Parts: sequence; structure tokens; C-alpha cells
Amino acid sequence: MHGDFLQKNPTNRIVVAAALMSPTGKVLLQRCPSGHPHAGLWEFPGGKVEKDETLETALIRELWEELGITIAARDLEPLVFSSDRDQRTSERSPYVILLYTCRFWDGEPRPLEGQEIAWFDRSTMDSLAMPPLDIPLAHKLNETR
Ligand SMILES: Nc1nc2c([nH]c(=O)n2[C@@H]2O[C@H](COP(=O)(O)OP(=O)(O)OP(=O)(O)O)[C@@H](O)[C@H]2O)c(=O)[nH]1
Repeated sequence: MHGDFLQKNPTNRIVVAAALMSPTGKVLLQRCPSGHPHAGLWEFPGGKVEKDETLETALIRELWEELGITIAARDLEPLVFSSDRDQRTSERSPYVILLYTCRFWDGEPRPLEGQEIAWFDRSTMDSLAMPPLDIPLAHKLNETR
């Protein structure tokens, strides 16, 4: 086996995120506030999976905290993931971001954590400033019907 495969790497931190889809096919994104490492960039709502959480319970919690909406686990559909393959030097652990789509929720999304939120046509996401890991996620989402 090639030596690279045997190299020890820090464990990935798992981040779960949701593409909330409106009935007209628009997607909700949020812009990170100043002071955030991704200040000014558009991200999918979500966050890190904490100890004792499943992927879905973490995402349901994050969407409640960030947007004040209630989601049922059955309405979260796994779509695609993106991982920090080249991230060897940073002090933080590499992320893997798991993106779900969601078409049903209760409540009206509100920006509860100082972020800006907006609905976008999927075809316009290419022109938005996004973190590197989000670019393949947005690309896949744009191909999805
Ligand atoms: N939610 C979300 N996070 C993303 C995306 N893309 C991306 O690189 N990230 C990064 O993944 C990390 C997610 O952690 P977070 O800070 O939102 O998680 P959290 O809500 O648990 O916050 P905390 O650890 O500050 O309490 C952040 O560094 C965030 O910038 C994305 O599309 N959505």
C-alpha cells in the first residue's frame, strides 16, 4: 500500500447542513456575520455534530437555533458531502460537511444568530462568495431537480 494511506491525520469534525428548498425551488442561504472566520460568505444553515447527537438530531437542533424552524428527521434527505482533503496544516481538524435537502418545515425562517438570510435560485449560487467546501455542494444542488 502507498505510504500516504498510512499517514496519521486528525479525525474529521462532522458538520451537517441543510438546503431548505422553497416550493418554487429556491434555496435558503445565510451570510456569516463579521467576526466569523467566514464573515461575508454564504453558507447553508447547520453546524457541528456534538457528542451524543445523531446527524439528524444535530441538524434539527441547529436549524432551530439559527432559524427558529422545526423539522422532522424524515424530511431530511441526504444529498452530497464535501471533505477537507488537503487540509493538513491548519490548527483545526478537517471538516466533512454533509448536506441534506429539506422541503418541509414548520415556522418561518428568521436569522436568530446575527446572520443575514436570503432565498436564491439554484442557478445563481455560482456567483455567490462561498467557503471552499460549499462550492461542490452548491454545484451538486444545482444539478438536482
Ligand atoms: N453550517 C455551515 N457551516 C459551514 C458551511 N461551510 C463551511 O465551511 N462551514 C464551516 O463549518 C463550521 C461549522 O461550524 P459552526 O461554527 O457553524 O458550528 P456550531 O454552530 O456548532 O458553532 P460553534 O462551534 O461556534 O458553537 C464552521 O467553521 C463553518 O464556517 C456551511 O455551508 N454550513
